[in-house]
Amino acid sequence: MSAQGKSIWPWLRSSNSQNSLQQAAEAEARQRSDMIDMELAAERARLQQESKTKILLLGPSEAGKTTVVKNFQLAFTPKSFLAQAAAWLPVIQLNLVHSVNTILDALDLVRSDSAEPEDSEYQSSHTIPEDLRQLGGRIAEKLAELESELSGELYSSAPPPSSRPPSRSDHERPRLQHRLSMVSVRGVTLRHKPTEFQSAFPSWKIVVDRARAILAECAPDIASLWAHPWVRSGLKAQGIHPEHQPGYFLPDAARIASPHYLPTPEDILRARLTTASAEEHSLMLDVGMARKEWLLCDVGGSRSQRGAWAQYFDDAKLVIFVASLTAFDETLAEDSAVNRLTDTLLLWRNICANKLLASVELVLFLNKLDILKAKLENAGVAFVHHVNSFKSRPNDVPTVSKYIKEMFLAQYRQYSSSERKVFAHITCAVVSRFSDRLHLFPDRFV
Ligand SMILES: Nc1nc2c(ncn2[C@@H]2O[C@H](COP(=O)(O)OP(=O)(O)OP(=O)(O)O)[C@@H](O)[C@H]2O)c(=O)[nH]1
Ligand SMILES: [Mg+2]
Repeated sequence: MSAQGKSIWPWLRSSNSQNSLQQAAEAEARQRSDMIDMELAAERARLQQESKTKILLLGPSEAGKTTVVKNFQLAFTPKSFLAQAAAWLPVIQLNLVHSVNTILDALDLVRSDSAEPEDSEYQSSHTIPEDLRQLGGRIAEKLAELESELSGELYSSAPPPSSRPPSRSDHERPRLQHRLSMVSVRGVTLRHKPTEFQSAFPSWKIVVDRARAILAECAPDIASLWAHPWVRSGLKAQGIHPEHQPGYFLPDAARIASPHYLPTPEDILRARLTTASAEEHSLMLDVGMARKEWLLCDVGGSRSQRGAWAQYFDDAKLVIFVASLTAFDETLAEDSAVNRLTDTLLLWRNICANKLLASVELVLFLNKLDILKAKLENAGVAFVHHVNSFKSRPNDVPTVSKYIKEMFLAQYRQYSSSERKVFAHITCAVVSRFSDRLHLFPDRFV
């Protein structure tokens, strides 16, 4: 400031110094206040972190991990869960079309009259009834195209469309098995998460409406196909049970094709969509007076995806390992030489033995109780034919499920990397409401 300025405006000088004092005081106050805010934010984050529980869902493909997550969402955040119902429509349409195409393939219903007799024992000794041949002729092409279109929309590397080779000899069996679990084919990646379908692909509505129209045309034939005694016995003779497969909507064709159909909660739980990469879901739980947050980390269970699991182990407090009670007479989609129960037990053993998870508590869901019941009681499957050590025990649901549970617990006792409890439960993820079942978890998590 100039000398002139000093003499002419002395009051200004003093006012300036007061101002700067005031400014300094204000700055200090602001700094203090910022500090307090930061401390409060840190405290809030700490408290939030403490009330946040990261839960990993592990287990082989198709065991029901994603279904368990959906079940939790339905129980704890029903509004947002149901708001996404329409997004599951193309998945359910694809599941249905896939089941129909699997039957057409398995029974060779689109074999032309001029085709050579089949070389497999089954096909050569069975003449296709004329009504079924005509039915196959009416729907096969349309549904093959539709399957390819829907899977092309949902998966970025889609499984091959429903191709129909002229014969179904024994060496083609693995291919058929593979088709049966098409939606968990190795290497398939989803184009979008279900919740993003609507916004992510502009053709969504066109595709869904087109699928609806084709299904409406085919629904009566689909119903006749599934009700046909020749089809039922033909599938049984080949050991194919679509009703035990994921994404089973065969009895629901007319309902799914209807113009105003919106998937119900039960449909969403039953819909099958492979988890292509790990997904995290936040769930707020109101338990008594407390509010807790669960971060559910759902991974893909196919062999090719398991190598990536370890990166999600950090900060995990709990593992929910989901295994299927019905794996004992199934083989892997990735390798038809490997029994699924053997594979699951090995995977469980590795998780129990894993040192990175030594401080993590374990919950084991032995899932698909309803299918176990259907296999043992309706399909007459003998557990001992697949697990010799079962010997002459009764082939009923309580005995078999208890035996399977014991097989898992034995692995845990022998291989667990630390002393900890394991909470093992028999579940049916498509019907149970897990909100009623929080007692399945160790106390400190709920
Ligand atoms: N009937 C029946 N079906 C079930 C049950 N649990 C799951 N499913 C069905 O089994 C299929 C596979 O379930 P998912 O939850 O997708 O399996 P996942 O373990 O997530 O499989 P990946 O994502 O491949 O690792 C779906 O169609 C489910 O509806 C059950 O308890 N009973
Ligand atoms: Mg999944």
